[in-house]
Amino acid sequence: MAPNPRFIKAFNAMKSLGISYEEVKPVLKRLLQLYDNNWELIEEDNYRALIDAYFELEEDKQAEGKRKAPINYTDGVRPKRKLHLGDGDAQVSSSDNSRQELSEEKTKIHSRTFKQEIVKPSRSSIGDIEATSSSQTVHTMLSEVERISPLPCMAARDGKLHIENVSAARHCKDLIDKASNPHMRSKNISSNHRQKEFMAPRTQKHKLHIGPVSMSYYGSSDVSKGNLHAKSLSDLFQNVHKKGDSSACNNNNRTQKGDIDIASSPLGEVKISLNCDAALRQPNFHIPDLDAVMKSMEEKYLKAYKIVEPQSSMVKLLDDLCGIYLKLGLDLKQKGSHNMTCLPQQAVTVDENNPYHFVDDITKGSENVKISLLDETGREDLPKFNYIPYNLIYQDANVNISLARIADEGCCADCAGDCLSLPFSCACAQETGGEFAYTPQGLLKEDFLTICMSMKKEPHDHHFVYCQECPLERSKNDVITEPCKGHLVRKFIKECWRKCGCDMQCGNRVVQRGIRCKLQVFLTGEGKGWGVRTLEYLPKGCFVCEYSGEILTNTELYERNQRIVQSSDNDRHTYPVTLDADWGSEGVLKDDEALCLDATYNGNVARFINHRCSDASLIDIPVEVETPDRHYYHLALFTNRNVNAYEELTWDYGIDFDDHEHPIKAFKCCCGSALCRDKKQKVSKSFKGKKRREEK
Ligand SMILES: C[S@@+](CC[C@H](N)C(=O)[O-])C[C@H]1O[C@@H](n2cnc3c(N)ncnc32)[C@H](O)[C@@H]1O
Repeated sequence: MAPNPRFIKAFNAMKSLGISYEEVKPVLKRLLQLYDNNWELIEEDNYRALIDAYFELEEDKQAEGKRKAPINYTDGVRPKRKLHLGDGDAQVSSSDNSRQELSEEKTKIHSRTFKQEIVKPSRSSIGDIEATSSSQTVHTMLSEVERISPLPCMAARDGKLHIENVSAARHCKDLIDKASNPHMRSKNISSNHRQKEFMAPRTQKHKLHIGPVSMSYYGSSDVSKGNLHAKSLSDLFQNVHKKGDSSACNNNNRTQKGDIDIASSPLGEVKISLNCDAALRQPNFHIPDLDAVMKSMEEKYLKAYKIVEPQSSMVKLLDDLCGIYLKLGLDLKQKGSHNMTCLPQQAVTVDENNPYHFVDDITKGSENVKISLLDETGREDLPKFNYIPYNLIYQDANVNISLARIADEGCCADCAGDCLSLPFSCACAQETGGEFAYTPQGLLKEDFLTICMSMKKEPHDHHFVYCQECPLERSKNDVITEPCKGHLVRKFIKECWRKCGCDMQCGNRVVQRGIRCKLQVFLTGEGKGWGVRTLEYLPKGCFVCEYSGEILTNTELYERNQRIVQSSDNDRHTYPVTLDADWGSEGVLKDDEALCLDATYNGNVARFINHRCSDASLIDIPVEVETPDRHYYHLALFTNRNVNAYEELTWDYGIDFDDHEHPIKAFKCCCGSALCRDKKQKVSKSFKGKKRREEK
């Protein structure tokens, strides 16, 4: 008889974790018995139950050398139909299904395992934990996060929740034990065992489950052991993230799978996220405020364990966990827990022999997410500028933001909650033809993006207007003002704002909620200076950041540029953007109404985004938020295709490389695109190529 393909699949899955057929067979048989041959329960979550059971067995063997079975099912007698709920146990209804039973079974098994591990509480952060106490401390810490995070109502009603998955917790415990006891690590952990640990999670995701909530931590099984500095950091990152990178454009740090990232190593290689299983959770579950979760944890955990270090926080603790995971995964020596994780704001050099510059967060905490900076050469001077997350008026710009200017028809005062969930589009969608520009997932709609991209690629196929008296020409102060060269009439997104009745999480408020994806400023090494890359996969239409800077009048910009040209510091500056997307709709613009954004001295991460001719990965789109008056608007950058983790993000500045009169002297373009418009570069490249061929 042909073998059951489900057996084969299970064995193959376990084999890929380095666990042999002989080892798996008895465990699988036992589980099948226990689950009444319900394969679905075994196959669920990539054979989680089987993996857990197997590791249970291993642990039991190691711990006591006595117990022979992974799960002592008391002679096949099934556990009672009651969940152990800790304080105020509650009876589970007899109609509970097999999932409930499984949960019950696991609960029992795991609470037993963890009770064995309980030792006296420890005192300090992970790096300081003694080998004996670490498992309890870390385990308690992790489970507490999960306990609080599901929901206050659940905690109140159901009492304590119990850990379902032990293998991840043990994995974590091992890491911490090893971190705090190098001797034990070198003595006890064979390379074979270690390989299992780091190879086992092919998905590179380790999970700790409590009730419906799971905590995952991701790591890099692809990072070959050895010295972090011996490899190019970017190679390393690329390797880590190309495989199995499932994270996507974050919304509230949420991955596409709905996990919420709560901590990560500084560069995002390892991260911890929380997920509440929709199938298991209570119907009235809502995602709690993460800050409140952390605060609760700090109060409960840090106080309970008498951790008095002023800097201690839950986030730091979890970040440390990621850092340690990464370090041990890379086989780096433990030099105290601070090198990788608790980086100060200023640049730090990690290794004297191969220094590199790393800044943990260039935003100084002003954005939703940290934005790091990395110079692998350690030779580049750090950029000097002031980080501002929002546009600020430099001096003369006339930006009039007032509620009175927003007409009743220009907002959706009668809406509530999320405008995107309404059966009809509200007033704010009028601008985009009665349809919102965003999808419920927070991405730009395909149709809208396609039109914007076509305008960018072939502007002359679209509508241009010519000013009677162009502010750009006027600001040059020439004796004769040149005629207007024309301005493309661009598509706008209009977001809901303060006068609207919807809430901040409304799907028509994307740009105003700020940066959500993980970005890094890095030294490109291609003659372009610093650039920006994403540390995670970004789907097409994802909001990345807006171009923030000082709001200047064109006259102010012109004067500023004259000063820059006269100074020696004119070789690499940011590229100001003219806010001319709606210049044609009015008569003659006054000086203080013809505005632009300049991020040279004050700006956000967008000031580091380099130019790429024609096939850049980002597109800039004008966004109306606070004022219907389109002299001033936001310029938001969205992905115009899927972008892989560690790809540089680029944007077509729209430079005319032949315009020698432009106030900003165009740089020699090194974008590398086959569609590069800089003819000088093309000529010099083909000249060099020819010379090389001749020399040969
Ligand atoms: C907005 S900034 C980008 C960040 C800049 N690379 C830096 O190091 O600060 C624009 C400047 O970067 C450089 N740059 C941007 N794109 C470039 C490209 N494709 N080729 C060469 N230089 C580029 C130019 O010096 C330009 O003035």
